[in-house]
Amino acid sequence: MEVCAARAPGKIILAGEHAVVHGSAAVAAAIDLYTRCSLCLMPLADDEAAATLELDLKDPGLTFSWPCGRLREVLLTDEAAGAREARPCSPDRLASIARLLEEHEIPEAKIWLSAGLSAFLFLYTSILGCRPGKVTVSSDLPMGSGLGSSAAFCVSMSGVLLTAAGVVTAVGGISGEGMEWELVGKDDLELVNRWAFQGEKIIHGKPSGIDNAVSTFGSMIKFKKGELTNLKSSNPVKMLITDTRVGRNTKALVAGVSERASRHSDAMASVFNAVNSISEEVSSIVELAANDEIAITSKEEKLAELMEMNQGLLQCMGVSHSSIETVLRTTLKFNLVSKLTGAGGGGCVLTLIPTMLCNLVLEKVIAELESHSFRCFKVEVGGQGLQVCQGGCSYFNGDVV
Ligand SMILES: Nc1ncnc2c1ncn2[C@@H]1O[C@H](COP(=O)(O)OP(=O)(O)O)[C@@H](O)[C@H]1O
Ligand SMILES: C[C@@](O)(CCOP(=O)(O)O)CC(=O)O
Ligand SMILES: [Mg+2]
Repeated sequence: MEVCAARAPGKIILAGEHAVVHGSAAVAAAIDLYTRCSLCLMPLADDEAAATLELDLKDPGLTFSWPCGRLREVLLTDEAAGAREARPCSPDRLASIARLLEEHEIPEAKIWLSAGLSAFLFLYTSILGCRPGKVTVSSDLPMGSGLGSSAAFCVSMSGVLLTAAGVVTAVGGISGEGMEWELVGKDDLELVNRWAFQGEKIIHGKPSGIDNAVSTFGSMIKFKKGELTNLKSSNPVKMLITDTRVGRNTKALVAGVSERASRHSDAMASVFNAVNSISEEVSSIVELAANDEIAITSKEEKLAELMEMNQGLLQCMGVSHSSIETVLRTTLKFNLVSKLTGAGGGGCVLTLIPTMLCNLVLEKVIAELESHSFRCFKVEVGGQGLQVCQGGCSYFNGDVV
């Protein structure tokens, strides 16, 4: 029984969501909330008929299982076609995967899971073929809230599958959560990122690639047309995240913005262009070294103004929501600036926390936000991306794997 695991972080987008899909720059950073996947590969058993692929999703609390023979029959594949290069999921393969999912009763209230399940079946069978195994997934991230749970799911899944395939190897240790997590080399990260992008395409329709990139490589990045620049920030950017708990779906919101762009192409091109300038400015400001109180305050004031401008443009794109507006009004009472993060339409909002803000005020802001039934998170921004654990990781989320 071979066991390995991987974890990948969620993200915040400081500037540029949606516009990044249309070629503008955006700035994003990894946060210290993770999705973890563990994989237990079963030996190729003598009892062919009993061999299954199992998926245990801890957060929705659902498990799925497919007989390997049925996977082979429907997907017309046995061996993985090679994990060393990422391939897109063809429409025929996606239709076959949909047939496999129809054989499961997914509760109507959790039907949004089917996109994630399709991405799982695509990644697993493409990378490992129809081998028997058990995959367990657990996450700190709220799903469908703008913190990149879909990307963290695809990155951690690709990471664990490629590690099991022997294509990705760990290069060095860091520890956390009682596990020996290890980092992965640059070329291997590139490969994981390409596979995860193919998974994101199944979930998002037309992803820019920023979410899987920041989840894979970590840190704070500027991203434009698939090009990634690492941003070196000497002063930590402190953000409060508020989850409005209003559910939404990135794929539908991205499609809505594209439809608006096709109805008003000139106006929307100007909006995307303005967002591009904002992201460029945000990326220069985060890299500015500020050595004293005045410099830090001026840096934060500029960031706040740019966030406010970006939020206005997101409203132009049609992706704000009354719950987001409530967060904006609430934080403004304390002179704090907020903007939505991710696809909007509900989901999460970022509030810039100035270095000089006293804790007492921050606690008051949080209390007032939570009185609206929102949930607040204080997160560390700009940490590590994908990490893996090869063999030896015998415990995972309380389960012996
Ligand atoms: N831990 C998980 N387990 C199963 N599916 C997941 C998980 N995390 C994300 N997903 C999939 O990703 C979808 C959410 O992605 P999306 O709408 O892009 O929102 P976000 O990425 O902002 O959380 C879910 O509906 C589900 O299909
Ligand atoms: C709206 C978008 O810019 C980010 C979506 O992020 P999330 O899935 O809402 O976490 C889409 C994309 O860049 O692919
Ligand atoms: Mg997503």
